[in-house]
Amino acid sequence: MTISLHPSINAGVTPGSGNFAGGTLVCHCADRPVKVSVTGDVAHNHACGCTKCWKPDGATFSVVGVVPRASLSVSEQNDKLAVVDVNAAIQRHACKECGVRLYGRIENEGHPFHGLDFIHTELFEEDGAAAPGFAAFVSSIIESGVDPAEMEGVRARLKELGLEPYDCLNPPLMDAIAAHAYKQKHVA
Ligand SMILES: N[C@@H](CCC(=O)N[C@@H](CSCO)C(=O)NCC(=O)O)C(=O)O
Ligand SMILES: [Zn+2]
Ligand SMILES: [Zn+2]
Repeated sequence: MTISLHPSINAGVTPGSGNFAGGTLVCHCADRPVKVSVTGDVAHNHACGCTKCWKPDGATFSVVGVVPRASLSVSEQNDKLAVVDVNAAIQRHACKECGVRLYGRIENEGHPFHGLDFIHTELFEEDGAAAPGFAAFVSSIIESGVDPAEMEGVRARLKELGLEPYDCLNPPLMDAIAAHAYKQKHVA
């Protein structure tokens, strides 16, 4: 299997420290990089194969997790950020110069994940953030041009890495979405 999944997992998944207290996400600009401060560990970190999540050059998957939106603030160069797609559920704030997406925010209060911001842990200056624990939207990598014939190898490698592959989110997150939908329909 020659496909690069993501540079941070290609050679194996590095476990988190278990007590990561947060840190600074930094874009790829050599000059005046955008910096985003996060005051706690990431949750539900995962490899995501969807076409919407930001991936470093050559990677097939992004690595993305969530933090409470109250724990995230832009500390430097906020003026360099712009929303990639204002119509997307997750509004991804990207550096206009290097293209790195620093965080994705959900503004729709009715969305099941409202209140959480999506971040890419590889952008932390510090080591120790919780490691990815599963792979989501795996079939979606075909939408980015991966040959369907490669999928067996991709799924096998993800399993070998301990990242159970799903073609949507993992069961706990799918259950949370369904419970949210039930409440919206049945709870006054
Ligand atoms: N096949 C599509 C799937 C895109 C998709 O639904 N992505 C999810 C997960 S992103 C983080 O795990 C999602 O919630 N998207 C909402 C959004 O991006 O605004 C594709 O690949 O494009
Ligand atoms: Zn940048
Ligand atoms: Zn995604």
